[in-house]
Amino acid sequence: MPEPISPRDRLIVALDMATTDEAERLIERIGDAASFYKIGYRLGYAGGLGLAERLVRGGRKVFLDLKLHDIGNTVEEGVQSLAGIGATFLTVHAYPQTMRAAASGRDKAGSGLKILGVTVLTSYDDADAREAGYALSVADLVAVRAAAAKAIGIDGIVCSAAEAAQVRAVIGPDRLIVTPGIRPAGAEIGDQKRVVTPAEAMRAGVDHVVVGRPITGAGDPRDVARRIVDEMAAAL
Ligand SMILES: O=c1ccn([C@@H]2O[C@H](COP(=O)(O)O)[C@@H](O)[C@H]2O)c(=O)[nH]1
Repeated sequence: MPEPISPRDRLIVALDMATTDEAERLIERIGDAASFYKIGYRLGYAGGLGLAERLVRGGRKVFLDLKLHDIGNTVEEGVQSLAGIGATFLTVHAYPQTMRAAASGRDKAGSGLKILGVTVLTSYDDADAREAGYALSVADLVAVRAAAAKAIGIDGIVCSAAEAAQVRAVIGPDRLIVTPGIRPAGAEIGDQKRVVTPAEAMRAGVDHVVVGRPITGAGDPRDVARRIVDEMAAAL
């Protein structure tokens, strides 16, 4: 069975800001209310990989949400380059060829980096999947991709917490489920479509929740982070 995760370590704060200075100021304000930070496109392309190394050196955990997807050789070599940063998680799109290449890069690098397969973005609903050319519903597409991720040996899955129970049945207890699209009750949904509260995510068997704008846009980000952690603790 996997190690128990404390409610605080279950929260991953998305640092979707323009500069590393802004991100560092936010981390300072959040203080010990969170320990795990996600770096995606915006910050990743603006010095975020250097920040990731500094955060790891300072004892924080880092999720590199770079959603790699390319020919196998390029993905494998990209994963090998990223493995040295010391991050905990790295995302790739959950296409079999891409996941195989990422798993191979991880194994060749011999680091503790865990690869997460992004199944279907939480900003997609069934109509968006249809528009993109898929005949399956989002839930079925997530299940197909989760099964492929397990078969290939990927460490975890990114999906909406709305599919977490179904995904858990597919991937078993040892792989991770990480869910963006998390909104505390009453928070603005923005462009997310498959949205779940922190408490519901815990009840559905999610390992980590990713929360960006509800924390980064708050007047008191530390207080919002604390409330989310308390809500998850009460639901576990
Ligand atoms: O399916 C996915 C995969 C990744 N994300 C990322 O998570 C955060 C969510 O931010 P919010 O501000 O809480 O909406 C963001 O960085 C996305 O790139 C996702 O939302 N859905």
